[in-house]
Amino acid sequence: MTKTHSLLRSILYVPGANARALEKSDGLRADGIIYDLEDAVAPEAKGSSREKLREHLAASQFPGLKIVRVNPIETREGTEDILMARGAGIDAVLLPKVEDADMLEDAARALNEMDAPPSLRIWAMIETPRGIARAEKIARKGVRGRLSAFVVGTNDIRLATNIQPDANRTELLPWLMQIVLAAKANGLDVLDGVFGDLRDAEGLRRECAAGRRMGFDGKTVIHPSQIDPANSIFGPSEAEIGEAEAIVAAFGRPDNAGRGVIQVDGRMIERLHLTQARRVLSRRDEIAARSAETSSKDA
Ligand SMILES: CC(C)(COP(=O)(O)OP(=O)(O)OC[C@H]1O[C@@H](n2cnc3c(N)ncnc32)[C@H](O)[C@@H]1OP(=O)(O)O)[C@@H](O)C(=O)NCCC(=O)NCCSC(=O)C[C@H](O)C(=O)O
Ligand SMILES: [Mg+2]
Repeated sequence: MTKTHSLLRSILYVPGANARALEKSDGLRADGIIYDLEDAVAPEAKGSSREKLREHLAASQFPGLKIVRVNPIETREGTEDILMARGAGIDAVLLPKVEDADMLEDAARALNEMDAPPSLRIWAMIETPRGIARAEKIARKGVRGRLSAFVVGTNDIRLATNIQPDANRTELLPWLMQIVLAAKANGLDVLDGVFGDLRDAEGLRRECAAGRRMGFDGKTVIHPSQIDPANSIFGPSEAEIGEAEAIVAAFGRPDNAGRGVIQVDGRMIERLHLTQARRVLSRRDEIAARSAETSSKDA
């Protein structure tokens, strides 16, 4: 499926039960919002949260991606969530704890039966041992339908496995890389898990930087204060933009016309680097357009 949005630097979870957070989220500079009807909502508040969210989405002016995390679709709450999401003008439905491709097929079938527009994607949370073990198969089969992104759930991974990773997530890295590889092999976007310590700004930056080096497209965040760090680390740096401009300019010179490989600032540069450089500049332009669109109301 063709992607319609490419900015995924920061994707903010907003609990569907929290009216104040919903109201505030409209003015935040996140690239996307996951409106959560699953883990952040207590069982007795599921129905009222869904109704609150329906009203909020009908009036929302948020300019980025809108995603609704639904309850497991085999439950009554999940079916009601999907029905609400289908008519809410959102970009994607996020399915929790996806463990096999059948779960995606069931969700896609439900959306098709509800005549959901083809532009409504499915995102899948990979957050259980089975989900990680089968990530490639889930991605390969899922892209034939509506699947367009994986979202890592590190809290549930910890819960299900008892893994106790260090501050650099050393012990988690093989599983995270397995999810990233499965996504990239199948053209999916992939988002890193949340960083839970709201007081540790340095730790958040370190984890965002590590996630970017690993190939994640962005970070899921839980608080407005985490948006700017994620945006800045997952966006191209000034140095990357400068390098990209130099590469585009060098290939544009008449003496380099038709050459496959050239030297720029002492480095070998091939046409694949030109493709990469154009991508960086297009992201820069998209970020500038996005900033112009969004007012600055972050906490
Ligand atoms: C963690 C929080 C409960 C903290 O909330 P609070 O105590 O209200 O924080 P502050 O007082 O610092 O908030 C300052 C203002 O910002 C607003 N706010 C806070 N969080 C959000 C938010 N997520 N979106 C929008 N606005 C937010 C407050 O309302 C304050 O506003 P104001 O009144 O104007 O001052 C809270 O941050 C929170 O609930 N975060 C999201 C939690 C969540 O959704 N969790 C579930 C997903 S995480 C997960 O489990 C991923 C995966 O499944 C896994 O397994 O890993
Ligand atoms: Mg989870």
